Amino acid sequence: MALIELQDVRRSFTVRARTGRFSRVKREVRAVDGLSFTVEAGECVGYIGPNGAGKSTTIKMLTGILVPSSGRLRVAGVDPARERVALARRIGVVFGQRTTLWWDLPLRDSFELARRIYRIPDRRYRENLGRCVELLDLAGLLDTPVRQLSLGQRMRGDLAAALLHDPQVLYLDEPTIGLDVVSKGKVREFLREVNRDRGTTVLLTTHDLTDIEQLCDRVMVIDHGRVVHDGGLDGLHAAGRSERTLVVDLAEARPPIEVAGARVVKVEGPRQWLAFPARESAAPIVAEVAARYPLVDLSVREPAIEDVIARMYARVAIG
Ligand SMILES: Nc1ncnc2c1ncn2[C@@H]1O[C@H](COP(=O)(O)OP(=O)(O)OP(=O)(O)O)[C@@H](O)[C@H]1O
Repeated sequence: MALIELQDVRRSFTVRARTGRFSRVKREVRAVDGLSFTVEAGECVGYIGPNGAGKSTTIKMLTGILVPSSGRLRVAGVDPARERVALARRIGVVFGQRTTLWWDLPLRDSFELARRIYRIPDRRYRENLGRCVELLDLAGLLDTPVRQLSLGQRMRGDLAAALLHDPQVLYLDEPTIGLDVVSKGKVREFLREVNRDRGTTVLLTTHDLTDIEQLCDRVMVIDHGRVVHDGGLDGLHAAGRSERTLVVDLAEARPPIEVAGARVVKVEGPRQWLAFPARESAAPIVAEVAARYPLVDLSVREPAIEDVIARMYARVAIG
């Protein structure tokens, strides 16, 4: 069953640009320009694209904040802009940059407020709260005012608040932004549980490719308000021929090292950067480097989403 459906959805804005000291011209910006896609129940879909691509405009239309200029849009069978109350019961929203929690109140009170707003039956509320508190490690934080929580703790609180009413669809906008590695891991683990075990449909906007890799089987890339890729992450890597980077700290500075399957793209003193295809395993390259050169440290870096998309375009342009 399709939980999110868009058919030729468009949304334009009229902006006034200054052309001289006293003159202005009206210009139409097509933020979303003919989007059509469906997301089936239980999917976890990455929704990515460069700045200004139209991601936020899409999410705002899906949450009923913005009305489309034209086209058809349904979320869990509901027209978002017309049936906002019905929609609110079916969706949960988490913005990494903003909190929906009450700043001066203990975390517990924000949850209690959600219980009343969504009229969550007592038993379901207790069960859902218990599960979120356990999985998100919130037990020791329930009586802490939200303003005293760290970013990672606050994000875990926001996730719990968004899920207490058992929404069918969860929108996540940069849920791991600014978090340290441990907090990112906890958030991702929780989201995996929510998607796989509870069957909650997830639409995830992020600039962190690892979020997508660890959570999504499908990724949609949008640019200039249109879908330019819809498929697996492998397909995206292949389309962009994207590369990961092995950063090696050698015991001493030396000329570029030679390793099968990778090429040195940068050298700085004893540190060298080796690029290799993102789809290949790093293990044989790491093994060969370790066997042939004295090493101090090494790490693997994922390609940035922007790089993957840029390479995808370069390939399309070349043909
Ligand atoms: N309220 C508005 N008035 C005028 N133009 C707008 C408005 N909202 C968005 N736009 C324009 O629509 C286009 C798409 O913006 P949108 O915020 O949806 O992009 P985005 O993909 O979310 O970008 P980012 O990654 O930077 O958040 C941009 O050109 C933006 O300037």
